[in-house]
Amino acid sequence: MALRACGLIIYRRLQAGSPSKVGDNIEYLLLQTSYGTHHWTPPKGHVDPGEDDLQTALRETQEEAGLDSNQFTLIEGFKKELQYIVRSKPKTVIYWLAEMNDCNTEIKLSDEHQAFRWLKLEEACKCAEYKEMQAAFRAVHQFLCSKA
Ligand SMILES: Nc1nc2c(ncn2[C@@H]2O[C@H](COP(=O)(O)OP(=O)(O)OP(=O)(O)OP(=O)(O)OC[C@H]3O[C@@H](n4cnc5c(=O)[nH]c(N)nc54)[C@H](O)[C@@H]3O)[C@@H](O)[C@H]2O)c(=O)[nH]1
Repeated sequence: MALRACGLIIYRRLQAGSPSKVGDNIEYLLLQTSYGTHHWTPPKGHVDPGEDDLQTALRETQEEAGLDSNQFTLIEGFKKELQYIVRSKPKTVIYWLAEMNDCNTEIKLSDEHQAFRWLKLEEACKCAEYKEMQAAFRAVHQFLCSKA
């Protein structure tokens, strides 16, 4: 059976100064795994039995980044599905989009991650490394800039 995981692409808008370009004040949250190749992804994880996809995304965000749903706002109109192969099996990852209500909110990692970063689009794409995740970040950024 295909693997399935869900998560949130979380961003914050920096308030200081006025950005030279639309979207330049946006930073995305990435977490680095403490296992395997120490890759970076937004908070996400496997769907537990009886859970719906959005519940999984919210639970994983709480567990992996220490963020409760009252600390961010889900952004309507964006949902992105990624597909890639993990250990010879297809994996689907569904991301929703959320904006931090306060850009200074503390991130609290679990044992599954060893570091976090808030990164602008190009840095986030470099850090995320995989083309599927890079395409998701670019799609989010375009979506946010088109609403600005
Ligand atoms: N000790 C150990 N333990 C592990 C390991 N592995 C897992 N655990 C355990 O599992 C639990 C995590 O459970 P959840 O939190 O519920 O789920 P997820 O978050 O879904 O879990 P993953 O981290 O497995 O998921 P992915 O991010 O999808 O990485 C899987 C592979 O795909 C690559 N990859 C990532 N993104 C992309 C992409 O966009 N495109 C492409 N092409 N490839 C991509 C990536 O480089 C990697 O090689 C942990 O607690 C551990 O106990 C491991 O290697 N060693």
